[in-house]
Amino acid sequence: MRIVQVAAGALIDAQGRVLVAERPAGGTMAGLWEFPGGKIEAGETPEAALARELDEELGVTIGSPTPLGFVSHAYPTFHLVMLLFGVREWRGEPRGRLNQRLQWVAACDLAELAMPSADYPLVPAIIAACDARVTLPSR
Ligand SMILES: Nc1nc2c([nH]c(=O)n2[C@@H]2O[C@H](COP(=O)(O)OP(=O)(O)OP(=O)(O)O)[C@@H](O)[C@H]2O)c(=O)[nH]1
Ligand SMILES: [Mg+2]
Repeated sequence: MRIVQVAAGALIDAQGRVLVAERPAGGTMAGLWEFPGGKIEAGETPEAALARELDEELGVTIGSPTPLGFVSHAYPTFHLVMLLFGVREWRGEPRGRLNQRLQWVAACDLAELAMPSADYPLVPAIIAACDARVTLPSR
């Protein structure tokens, strides 16, 4: 079974909304709303992969990402291991650089979106992160 390792990011804005991107028509899982990100390359850290993918897909330069959770999910043709990071700081206005549609969604509405099936288990952690009033000090 092919194992695909992905780093993805939930951009969280000041209103506790999360950015999702539509997968393009014609490709795998077309029309579903996903967290921007992509495959981790050989020798690349998850954080570096995330920063590269969010630049390529959204045109933003991210600050330090926070781990939110992961999924290990069996799709029919591959096994996905996806690390999801919360991103609260970035430079640039996110835009769909690959012509993908973007939308900001209240965290509590995420589960109503049509998403890849691997993504749903991550929703509670995202809601918790969006609700969090406490910011941990950096060490
Ligand atoms: N970025 C991202 N990928 C996800 C999510 N959920 C999910 O199952 N995936 C899967 O993880 C893989 C992401 O890698 P990718 O972004 O490089 O994939 P892709 O299909 O766009 O590119 P590819 O044509 O190179 O396979 C895809 O197989 C995608 O279907 C998600 O929320 N965000
Ligand atoms: Mg991608």
